[in-house]
Amino acid sequence: MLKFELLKTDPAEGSYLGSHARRGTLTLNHGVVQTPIFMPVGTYGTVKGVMPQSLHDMGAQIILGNTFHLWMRPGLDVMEKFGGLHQFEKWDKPILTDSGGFQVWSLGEMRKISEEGVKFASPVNGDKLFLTPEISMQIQTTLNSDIVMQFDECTPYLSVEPKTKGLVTTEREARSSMELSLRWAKRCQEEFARLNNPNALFGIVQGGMHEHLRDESLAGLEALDFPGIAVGGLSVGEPKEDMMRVLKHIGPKLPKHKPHYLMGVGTPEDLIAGVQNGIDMFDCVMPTRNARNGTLFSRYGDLKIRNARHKSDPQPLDVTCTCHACAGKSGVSWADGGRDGFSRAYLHHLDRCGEMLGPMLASIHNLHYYLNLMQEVRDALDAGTFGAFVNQFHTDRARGV
Ligand SMILES: CNc1nc2c(CCNCC3CCCCC3)c3nc(N)[nH]c(=O)c3cc2[nH]1
Ligand SMILES: [Zn+2]
Repeated sequence: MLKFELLKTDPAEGSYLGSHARRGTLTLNHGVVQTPIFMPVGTYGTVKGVMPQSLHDMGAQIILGNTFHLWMRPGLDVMEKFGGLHQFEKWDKPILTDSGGFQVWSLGEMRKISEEGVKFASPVNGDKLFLTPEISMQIQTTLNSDIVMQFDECTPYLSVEPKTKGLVTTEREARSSMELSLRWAKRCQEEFARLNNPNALFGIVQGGMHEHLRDESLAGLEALDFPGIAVGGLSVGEPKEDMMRVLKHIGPKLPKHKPHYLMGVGTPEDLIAGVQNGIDMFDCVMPTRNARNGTLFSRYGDLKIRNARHKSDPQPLDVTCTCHACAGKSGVSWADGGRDGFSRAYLHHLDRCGEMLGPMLASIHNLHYYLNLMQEVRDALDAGTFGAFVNQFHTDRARGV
């Protein structure tokens, strides 16, 4: 089941801001989600290094699960036994699962694509495996995720065909890939219905960096009337200006009364640009992945905790942050008078010693930063001050930490 209610569009819509920002609520089987929203990524049934309770505390409303990895390990027999992913990973709010197409694609060479599906060797034990639109639907039905993504082919930015390998994907290659994903979208919808899955199936717009192919992909998906639409095939190594060009073209054209999900994006600046172009939902591994390699986000810019300048700095990562790392149990930011969190010196020390608490606190902080950023976006849209918010966001981020 899915119900999307569009509460507000940005009053500046169509103005010089060209803002297509929207405020909405998404009602799913496991709960209600306020949009725009950032969705933390849980690859192996866990958001790496973060307890479910911490995710609740920082305001996570929906997280991602990974069809491909969970199918490999622990396998569908275990998932069946638990009645799905919610019971297995003890997450009682909504879950979105990707279809596995992108994950197989990321395996690179070890795969063979045909009309039927994708053949590849398991990265876990080398077994020969076959993933098809139907099998992807069966796996996601077993996982019982609230939002199921269609099995698609994420059109690469650089061609992987033997004769044109490494060159930018041609219009012809992008067209054939987009049309394959459209045929797979229909097969997913038919299998999803046959399985009587009570959740929501999203279609994924492809078309590479070609606006007219993006339009054709969207038209094809609209004809199938999915309850939600995602934009795929971006953040795949293309130059930022290409991503923005495609986003600005297709975002505002997505069906107004359905939720819009931009897959695998992105930096804080990308999220703001996405919201301005009509995107409601985002996922990205950056908050947790960057945390593990010591890059920390803050209102005033990014920070490399390994840098010697933090060696004896008593300040928190971000004085305005209310996460457990910066504001501790008090939850009151330093800017508001709290003095309870961990210092940059301590986090620098943990990083230098390779202590596991380092990436754990950094992950909590980075996820909280992304979730809080979207909370501030929702508040600004509710208040009708989104334009001013965006200006302040960019000014602050340029200040430096
Ligand atoms: C990082 N850039 C990017 N990601 C893309 C993704 C993956 C989005 N994230 C899913 C999570 C990844 C970690 C495990 C849990 C699921 C894409 N997925 C699909 N199906 N199609 C894309 O075109 C597609 C395109 C993408 N571009
Ligand atoms: Zn923090």
